[in-house]
Amino acid sequence: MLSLRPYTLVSAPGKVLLAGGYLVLDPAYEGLVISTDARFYTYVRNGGHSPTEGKKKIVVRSLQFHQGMWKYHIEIKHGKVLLEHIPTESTNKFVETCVRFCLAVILEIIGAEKFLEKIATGLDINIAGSNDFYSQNEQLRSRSLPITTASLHKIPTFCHTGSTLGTVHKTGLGSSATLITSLVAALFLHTGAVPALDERDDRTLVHNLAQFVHCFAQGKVGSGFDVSAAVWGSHRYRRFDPKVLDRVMGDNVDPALLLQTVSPKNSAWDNVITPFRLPPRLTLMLADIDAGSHTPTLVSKLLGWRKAKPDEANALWAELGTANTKIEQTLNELDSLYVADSFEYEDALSKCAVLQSSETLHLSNLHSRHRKLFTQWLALSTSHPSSAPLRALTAAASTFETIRSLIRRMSVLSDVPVEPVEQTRLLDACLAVPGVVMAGVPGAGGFDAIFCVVLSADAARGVERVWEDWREMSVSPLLAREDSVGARVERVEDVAGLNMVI
Ligand SMILES: Nc1ncnc2c1ncn2[C@@H]1O[C@H](COP(=O)(O)OP(=O)(O)O)[C@@H](O)[C@H]1O
Ligand SMILES: C[C@@](O)(CCOP(=O)(O)OP(=O)(O)O)CC(=O)O
Repeated sequence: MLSLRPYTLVSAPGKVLLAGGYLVLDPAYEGLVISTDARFYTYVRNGGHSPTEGKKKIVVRSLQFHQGMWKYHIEIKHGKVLLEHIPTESTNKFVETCVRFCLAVILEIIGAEKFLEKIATGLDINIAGSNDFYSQNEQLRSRSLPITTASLHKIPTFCHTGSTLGTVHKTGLGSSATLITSLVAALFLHTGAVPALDERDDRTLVHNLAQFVHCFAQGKVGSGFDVSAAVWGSHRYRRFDPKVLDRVMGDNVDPALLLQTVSPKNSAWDNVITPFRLPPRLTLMLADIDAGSHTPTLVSKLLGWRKAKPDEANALWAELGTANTKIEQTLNELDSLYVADSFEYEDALSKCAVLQSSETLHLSNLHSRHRKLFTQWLALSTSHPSSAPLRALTAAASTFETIRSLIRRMSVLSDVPVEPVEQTRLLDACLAVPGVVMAGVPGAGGFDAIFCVVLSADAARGVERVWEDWREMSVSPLLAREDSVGARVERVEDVAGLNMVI
């Protein structure tokens, strides 16, 4: 007899690339990616549709958007899943690609008889993303609320965006990667193609297929750190060799070959996931910058420069790679110091939380002679030579400043605004707030976003005040914090507000 789950709900987190932008495109280097509590939710239940000529219906809804409904007929013909788009007001390439390839692989895994049982009455799917994935500025304006975190707490979770997917303003947390990851996992679980997400192999299968679908729908292969974070949560990421996907990058790919390619047993997947999370009490804060940058343009210009000036670029890559490794090691050391002596750790953090980590001296031009002196933390650390947490915290702050100065050098040499001067001014103002460990541009940088890592609620409030008062660019806070857990199965009643959008 059929044992169908009443529903399946899977969430996947958004991402912030803390260190390793551009370098992570090259498998010789790594990136440090943090996952967030801003998550995408995919809810799948059996439909109540009566089949027409053996065709089953799949209906996908995104109730936060105008024109957010897509319908498909599916049937099995000659042992293969045929998916036919039923016209609605809009198309959704990412959803359609994902459903098509997922069902093809699921059929290969569970066989036709079980497949037909599982989709006997069709499938109803709902997709919902946390508010942070999309700019809420219009929503706040319509309620005459200022652009502050306090206002963001006043609007409903899973707010309607007031726009279509084509016109919505995204904040850069990686909506398509999280959408695809949660959709792949939810379809696999609902149909029983994987029993749960607890086993590494099952999760790896979801990861590999999500990477494929994401590359296919985007029409390009990025480093894949976003999908990787959506599946595995916060970690140090070394990319996979894109060649692994070459043989399946076609519309008419044979499902058996696709399954073989995305199988966890396929050793051609050489990506490396090393666990990482921010140490206790270090809190990630994010803001969206209204100006925005087009990541593919930044990437192609920067890689163009690397190709044209390999010696110059490779020397910088090596230096940045070393600094990126050092920041990870220092943060890991802090994590271990907490485990070894949480009292000493808390004491050191409380002392640093009321002091500035750095002070900026503007000697002349920001790029050429920008200096940081780690006066207050350094003085504290020097006067407490036996405090390992103080030393590590000071090292974390100074290492991140080294990373930033190398990124600014990258910007000047390549003429790509990875940390443009406008962002430098804003980041320095954030760092002037007591208790801020680091401030930077995530991922590809540009005018898209900034992040800060702070030590206390007071420091967070101080940073928020800088953002509120900033006039040079519009800085919109996000509510997201780190949630180091990757894709997970959820219960509807545990996700506040979700029942309004499913
Ligand atoms: N809430 C959603 N519901 C359905 N599809 C979505 C949703 N959010 C994003 N998408 C899909 O992802 C696409 C955006 O992908 P992309 O431009 O790569 O953005 P991002 O950088 O946020 O991943 C949309 O066009 C749509 O196909
Ligand atoms: C340049 C990169 O290494 C990092 C880009 O990181 P972002 O977080 O800026 O990405 P988008 O969501 O695509 O805007 C490209 C990559 O690794 O794919």
